[in-house]
Amino acid sequence: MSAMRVDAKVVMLGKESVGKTSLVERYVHHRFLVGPYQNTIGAAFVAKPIQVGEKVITLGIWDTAGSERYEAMSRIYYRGARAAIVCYDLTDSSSFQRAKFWVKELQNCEEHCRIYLCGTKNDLIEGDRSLRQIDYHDVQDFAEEIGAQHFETSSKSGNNVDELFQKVAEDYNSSAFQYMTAEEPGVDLGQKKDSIFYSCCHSN
Ligand SMILES: Nc1nc2c(ncn2[C@@H]2O[C@H](COP(=O)(O)OP(=O)(O)OP(=O)(O)O)[C@@H](O)[C@H]2O)c(=O)[nH]1
Repeated sequence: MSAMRVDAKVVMLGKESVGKTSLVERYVHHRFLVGPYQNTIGAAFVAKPIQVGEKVITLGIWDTAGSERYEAMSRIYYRGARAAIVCYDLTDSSSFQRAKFWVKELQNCEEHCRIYLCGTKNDLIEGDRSLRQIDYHDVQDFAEEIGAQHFETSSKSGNNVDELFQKVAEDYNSSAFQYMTAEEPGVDLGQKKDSIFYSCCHSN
């Protein structure tokens, strides 16, 4: 059994119910789970290898719980992250305020962490434009101000989900982004090379 090495730690952050788990599910398992919403408790982890040019980059993705009850725990999960996907629900303006909170945290505590702003549930907007509560251009301006990338996605349709994670991996691979200090080696998971390890905690 060969070891799987995680090249880049990626953390999913955002208010509860914005769709963090659904994004990871769509990207890793190509599915959208229907049924009653189950909130994440603590965090869940998945390792996902991605082809970038000639290389394979393995992202170690931490899906954190959005509930403010778990805020202190989420801070543990973003430590040492190379990328943070900060999610907000396009139909919920308060979720964007929460996204700004996480951006501030990351700017203060994780200067090497790249930020990806992700507006979720785009399918709902496509179905009814009046549901949009967060203007695309306002977020784009904010993204430029903080040096972040900006995506709008739908885990239901799959729209832009692969593109988001691909961009994270490509940025990691780019010379400006890829550095691994001696103190921060990649993590050997002791898993089969093509295997995925997902520890998931949900409650009803
Ligand atoms: N229509 C639509 N619904 C979505 C989408 N993504 C997530 N949802 C729904 O939004 C609810 C919350 O999704 P989750 O992925 O569990 O949200 P979360 O951010 O992981 O929530 P926490 O674990 O509480 O932090 C679920 O009912 C999902 O089905 C999407 O792209 N489109």
